[in-house]
Amino acid sequence: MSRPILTAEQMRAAEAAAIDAGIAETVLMEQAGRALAEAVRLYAGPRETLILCGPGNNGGDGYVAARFLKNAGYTVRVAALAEPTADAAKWARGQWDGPVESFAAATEAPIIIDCLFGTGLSRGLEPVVAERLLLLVDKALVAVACDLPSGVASDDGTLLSAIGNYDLTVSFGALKPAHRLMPAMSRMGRTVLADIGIDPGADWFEIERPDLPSLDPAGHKYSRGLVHCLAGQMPGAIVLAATAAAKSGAGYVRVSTSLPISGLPSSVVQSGGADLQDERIGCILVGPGLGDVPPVLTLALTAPKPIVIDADGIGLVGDPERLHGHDVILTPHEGEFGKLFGKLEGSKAERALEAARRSQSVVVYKGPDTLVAAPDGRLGFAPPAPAWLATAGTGDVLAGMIAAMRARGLEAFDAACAGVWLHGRAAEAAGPHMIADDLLEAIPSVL
Ligand SMILES: NC(=O)C1=CN([C@@H]2O[C@H](COP(=O)(O)OP(=O)(O)OC[C@H]3O[C@@H](n4cnc5c(N)ncnc54)[C@H](O)[C@@H]3O)[C@@H](O)[C@H]2O)[C@H](O)CC1
Ligand SMILES: [K+]
Repeated sequence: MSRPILTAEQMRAAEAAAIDAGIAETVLMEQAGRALAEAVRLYAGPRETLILCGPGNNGGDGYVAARFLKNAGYTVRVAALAEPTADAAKWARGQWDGPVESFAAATEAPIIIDCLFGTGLSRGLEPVVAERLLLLVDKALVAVACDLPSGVASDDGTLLSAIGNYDLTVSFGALKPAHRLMPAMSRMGRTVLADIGIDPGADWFEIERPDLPSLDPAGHKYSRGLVHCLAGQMPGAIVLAATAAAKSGAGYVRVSTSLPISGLPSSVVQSGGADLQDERIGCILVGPGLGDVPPVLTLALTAPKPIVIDADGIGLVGDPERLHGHDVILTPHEGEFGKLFGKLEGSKAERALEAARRSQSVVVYKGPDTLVAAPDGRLGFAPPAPAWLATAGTGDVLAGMIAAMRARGLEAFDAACAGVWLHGRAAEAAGPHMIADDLLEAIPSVL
């Protein structure tokens, strides 16, 4: 089951709905604090623990966790930034029977649990608070964030204050966009989601292992999916993309090229012509190594077929509305995105959805935080992928993987999510010194 992702406002609405359905806010808080304590026991082990409590419900979770950890035999200290202002937090504070130190005087501890601020953070931390928190987190053996590291903007992943690196982040009910958007994503450590009994019902979610169509014993190479690639001026890119499509399980990969291309697997068919009306085609791939050849994109768009437009192909689209009525998956990186869609407002999540709406296409908005957006509002957030993916040709490989998933019968949004997820795992399998060619060899091991 994919982990749901909600903005702070959506989270508050889900919590309010649960409260309307009869689940008291203190029960939600008790569930959250218990889950936080359980995660600390599981991932951090029995060490002296300092819990930093803020004035709101994030702090409330901390008082509840303190009680559970103390009952589990932990040596627990609680330091408060301020007395609780929220009702549920006041209740939780009242349930804590131990002393409460002042945050300003709190001394370091092996385990730090940051319960200062969560989704209610509305501005940067006071500098003196940010500084002290940073010191306590840096000195800790294990730094744990309650819901979010304090200082992170929950909806767009920006850092409103300088924050440290956490080992564990425990979130409740649903992940927040910040858990899967840079730069915040890189500070979370292991991100754990606890069910506290609310129904998130989200259109936004974290992409997880795809459910790939099984092979039909009575099938043949065409039913496994034919990917037709259109080569351009730089053949190396299409070699990576076509090979990736073949390695990703497409039954037949064909490359239209005016000149023979060396380096393609012999199973990939090269042809001089480009009969795109061939009804056996499952997906067309255009763009890798295309160069500035607009007619090739125009040709691709004449075919009534699913199409992946990548790299140079994106630069040739012109007006996103040109893609309306077609079945397109776009795979832009930041620069290609800006060139096609111009300057859009909002978080990366909102920009991805706006682009999908304008182009009426599935948009794979690549980066260290890759998003997959559909015109109907679905938004997939990729789990963290290795930084070593930032090397030439890995985008060509991704385009080929997505085209194969599309040709194998996944609908466009699912095919894009599948390709993105598998691409990240293949990079993990290939290891830190990989180049795009090594990524190809790793694909079969993750399918
Ligand atoms: N609501 C529920 O049923 C549950 C909430 N959970 C936890 O609650 C937090 C969200 O709590 P909230 O009270 O809305 O806000 P915070 O605790 O994040 O912030 C506290 C409070 O602080 C003020 N404030 C905001 N920014 C600053 C700042 N830079 N400096 C000083 N003060 C600031 C503002 O007034 C805030 O209201 C959520 O993250 C969960 O941890 C549980 O999940 C259980 C259910
Ligand atoms: K926090």
